[in-house]
Amino acid sequence: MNLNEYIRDIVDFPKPGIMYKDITPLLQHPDALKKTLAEFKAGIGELQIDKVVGIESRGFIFASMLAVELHAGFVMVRKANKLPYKTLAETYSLEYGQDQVEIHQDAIKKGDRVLLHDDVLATGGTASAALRLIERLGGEVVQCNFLLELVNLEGRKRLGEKEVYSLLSY
Ligand SMILES: O=P(O)(O)OC[C@H]1O[C@H](OP(=O)(O)OP(=O)(O)O)[C@H](O)[C@@H]1O
Ligand SMILES: Nc1ncnc2[nH]cnc12
Repeated sequence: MNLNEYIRDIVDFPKPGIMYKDITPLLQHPDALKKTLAEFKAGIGELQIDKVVGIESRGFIFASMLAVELHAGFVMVRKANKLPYKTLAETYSLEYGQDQVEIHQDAIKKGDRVLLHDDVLATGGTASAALRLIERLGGEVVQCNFLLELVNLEGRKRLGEKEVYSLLSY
């Protein structure tokens, strides 16, 4: 099974000039879902993980599945003003705009080993903002994984020396 076949290109969404990678066909297909999860697990291997951090909103999908598989906690990084408790915030630029993400102050303990997950790595703005939030709380990000990476946008450069594992590259 080739997971590429379950990613749909949408031209000019959400703005002219953007080729949007739609993951919903993959999510609708049980065998593709199962293979995606298995490939993430293979990439994680024997890494010990305390928390899986997922980025709103598409990042929540596989991050929560992985947390169950890894017997780790699941933590949400959300867009501004969505989290109810005390938060830390970071601003970032997106392929199609600017935004702010937040995390609860008690979501990561000092020394926690963290897997950071999102569906797409594009410019890396979102993931690098999430990485800064985790590190400000004293977490150690041991891997950043993504369903797909838009290689020409060079997002992995913004993640420094962190291990980056993407299942699909475009
Ligand atoms: O690498 P970057 O350039 O920062 O782009 C990647 C981010 O963009 C998309 O999120 P979006 O803001 O579209 O939100 P959604 O998941 O709620 O659809 C995607 O899910 C990543 O979070
Ligand atoms: N081209 C794209 N397709 C889907 N999600 C994205 N997030 C940032 N850029 C994206």
